[in-house]
Amino acid sequence: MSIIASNFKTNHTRKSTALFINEVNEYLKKENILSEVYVFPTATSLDFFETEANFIVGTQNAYATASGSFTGEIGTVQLDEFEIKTILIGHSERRHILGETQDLIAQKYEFYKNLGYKIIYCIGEPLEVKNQGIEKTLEYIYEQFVGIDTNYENLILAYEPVWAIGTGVTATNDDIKNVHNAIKEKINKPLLYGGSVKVENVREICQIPNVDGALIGTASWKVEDFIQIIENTKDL
Ligand SMILES: O=C[C@H](O)COP(=O)(O)O
Repeated sequence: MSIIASNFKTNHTRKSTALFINEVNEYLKKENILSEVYVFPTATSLDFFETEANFIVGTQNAYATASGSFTGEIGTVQLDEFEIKTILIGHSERRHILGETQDLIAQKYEFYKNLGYKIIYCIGEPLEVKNQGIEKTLEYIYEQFVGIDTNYENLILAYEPVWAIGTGVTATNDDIKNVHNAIKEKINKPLLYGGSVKVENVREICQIPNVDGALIGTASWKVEDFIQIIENTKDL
């Protein structure tokens, strides 16, 4: 059974998010789809959405706090209002653009783990590391597990090579296979692939051994494409 997740990043409004979620929910209900489906809207579009049990709305980010003085951040008081219990942690845009360190990420992970959140934890190497070969790549990836309890029961991993994110350049099946096999050998958790997954290649990618689903940005933002992505993987 595939896990299919859409990360809206900084896209969609409250209104278009609600329409998107409603449409996906209707499709899942009508077609009796069993895949596990996630949507991560912007913080401003979070709300209480009544969805099918296999359709979960999560937050792209939150600070390791209930509330307090953390300008620009949200905490569990805001998430609880909408019964949100799922969070993305370690996304490469937060690491590389927003400057989140491994220490901060591990702190956040521990906080949300202790509250029982489902965590989609992202890892992945930049191009200059990939170019140094698989050993260096794995070394880099394993450093992103420092301070992370990989035995946590509500953990899903997402391997997202930085050079493949939003570039249109998907990792080759061999790249994906090699990294996924190596990670799975160490950590036996559901492992998604992310990085230029598209309607056309999602099925092939999800059929690679040790790929349990996909975390998708750009190609998931049109609701008809996201539904097609779920459709293309519903029997895997
Ligand atoms: O969270 C999603 C990933 O960053 C992938 O983004 P992308 O599908 O636009 O490459």
